[in-house]
Amino acid sequence: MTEVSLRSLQKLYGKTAALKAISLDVTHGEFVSLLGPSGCGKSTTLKCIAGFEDITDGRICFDNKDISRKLPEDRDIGMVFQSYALFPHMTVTQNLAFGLEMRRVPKADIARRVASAMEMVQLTPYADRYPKALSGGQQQRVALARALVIEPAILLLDEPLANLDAKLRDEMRGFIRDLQKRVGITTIYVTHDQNEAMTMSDRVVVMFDGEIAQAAAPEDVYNRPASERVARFVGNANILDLPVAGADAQGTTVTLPGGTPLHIAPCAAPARAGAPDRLRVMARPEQITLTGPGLGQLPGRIEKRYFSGGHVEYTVATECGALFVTGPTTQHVSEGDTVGLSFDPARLWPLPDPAPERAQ
Ligand SMILES: Nc1ncnc2c1ncn2[C@@H]1O[C@H](COP(=O)(O)OP(=O)(O)OP(=O)(O)O)[C@@H](O)[C@H]1O
Repeated sequence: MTEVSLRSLQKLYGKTAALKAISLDVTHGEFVSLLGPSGCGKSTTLKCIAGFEDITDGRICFDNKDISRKLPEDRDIGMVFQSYALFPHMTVTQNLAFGLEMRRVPKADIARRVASAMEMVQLTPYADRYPKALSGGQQQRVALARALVIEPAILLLDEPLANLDAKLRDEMRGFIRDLQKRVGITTIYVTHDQNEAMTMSDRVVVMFDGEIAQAAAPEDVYNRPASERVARFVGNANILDLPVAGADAQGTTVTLPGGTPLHIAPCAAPARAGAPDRLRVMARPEQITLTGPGLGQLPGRIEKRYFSGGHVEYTVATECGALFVTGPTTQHVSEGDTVGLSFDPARLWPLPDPAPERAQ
């Protein structure tokens, strides 16, 4: 298992700064996802690690050794792309054997390692098929096995599930994660799908505009986002801009319209330079409870109601603006109903001043 360190990694394409001096340590056997909108630099990061792109500045280290100038074939990396990139004129067995033959592995070892990799991705019955006779999910499993059969130190995956339909994507998520845990290989996974990043990763690295906005466990990124932009990118976020009634070492007290105080636990959110008497707090939809009229801490009216299978989604008009709330399907609330909203202050998250982000 190998540790990957990116140290002030910079990549310029002409005048475009695809990566602005990013630093990241991925530990032995860790599964890290790079998550962010299109163009934020996820694929560039992966290509630099793989050696397909030269870096402009900074260093890439594997186990503390600088490999920034090594050729891709000398980096000991397995890579899986969105497009599978299988050899169409080769059978599954031949696709898997190719990398080993290139490395001049003895024939008997090739047969054993190919059989074992095929078993690992449950494709043994398809050994003699050509890629075009396989489903998308099966082809992606061949691509995975082909990356793993060379026993690389690091596995890099670039949106490997993007071409699959929703159900297969769900299955493959679990499959890749289980396989990665079993093999214990250090893995860096690129996706713009926040659910994929959250369900699969030990750590999620959120990127915007060539920079890392937050690198943390999925729960932390979701519940304790480092900024309003992260809060809004990772799931639905209600942002309430509330007046501060007082603050001490135990936290900050804010006031909801109507005067109900909410005590927010202290956090690292800096005081807002422009408006120190207000605090922006985040509440996820499932962290707000719908109650009857006159109950809860904030009155509202149901504007929209969407049944979504396992739960119901509501847009609720309030004095704090339209809030997005989810509730159980057993609750009978209709569009136009007056309701009360109840907040659990322990689950509200204070956000830093959004002004610098908007200025970007
Ligand atoms: N070969 C290139 N030449 C010039 N600019 C490039 C090149 N490759 C990437 N870029 C630019 O670098 C920035 C980062 O691109 P990158 O492909 O890393 O983003 P991404 O987050 O992977 O996006 P996507 O999810 O759309 O693949 C973008 O502004 C992109 O236009």
